Amino acid sequence: MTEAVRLDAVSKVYGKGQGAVAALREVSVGVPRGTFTAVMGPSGSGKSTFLQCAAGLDVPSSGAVRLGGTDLTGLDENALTELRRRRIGFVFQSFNLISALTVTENITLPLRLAGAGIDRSWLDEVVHRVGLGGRTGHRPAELSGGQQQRVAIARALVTRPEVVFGDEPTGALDTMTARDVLTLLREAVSALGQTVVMVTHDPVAASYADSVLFLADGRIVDAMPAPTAGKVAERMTRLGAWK
Ligand SMILES: Nc1ncnc2c1ncn2[C@@H]1O[C@H](COP(=O)(O)OP(=O)(O)OP(=O)(O)O)[C@@H](O)[C@H]1O
Repeated sequence: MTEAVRLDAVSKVYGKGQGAVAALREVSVGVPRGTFTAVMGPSGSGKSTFLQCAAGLDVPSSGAVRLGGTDLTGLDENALTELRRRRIGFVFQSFNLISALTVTENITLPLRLAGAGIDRSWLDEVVHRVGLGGRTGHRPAELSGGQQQRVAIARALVTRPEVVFGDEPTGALDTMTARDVLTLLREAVSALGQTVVMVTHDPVAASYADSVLFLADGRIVDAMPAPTAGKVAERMTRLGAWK
């Protein structure tokens, strides 16, 4: 199976000298294409740093990140911006929609920023899949939190990115709405072959993934295929996440 994204001996140190913090320590891992991976670990274990480095939003102190066949090491900021626009999708906890734009305008924004044409039938499919068919002219303030996150997911899918990265995408949603959003991400993987990597604190959210990577103190300490919420919660307890 080919890998959508690969990290080799990636380390990230914030600060210098006495105050330096090693947020990632020689992390090596590959994410197979068309899979759903959850990233978990105690607070401060390096999850956000992992996501930022894997997504080209932050530059590792050492080691290499590859997206498909592209080595991100040495790409300048313009090249990284271009790569993120065209080849990566993002879903954040806070939705990050533009309030002045309609649903359709928000969804198609990455295409317009990248100067890419809009494939109407794909846009229609994405809008239909996320269940926003009747809402395309609305603005974010006229939508519920769950609907806003659906717009963000559609925006992430519309460029057919190689990977969609999620940073606590259900963190701001109630339990039922979170389940709908997780089901949607699951379907993007199962039905569309999308690759998804999601940081979460929630064992139930992680149970929607094909596998879970556990980080502790900047290292990957375990990987769990076919996770259940119970098994994930137990592993997190053993990592000392919920003392
Ligand atoms: N910009 C920064 N400057 C200095 N230290 C940082 C910076 N970003 C993160 N860190 C440190 O790096 C370590 C890992 O942080 P990171 O945010 O990746 O952890 P996390 O697992 O996502 O935590 P949480 O679950 O609390 O969000 C922590 O010790 C954190 O304090």
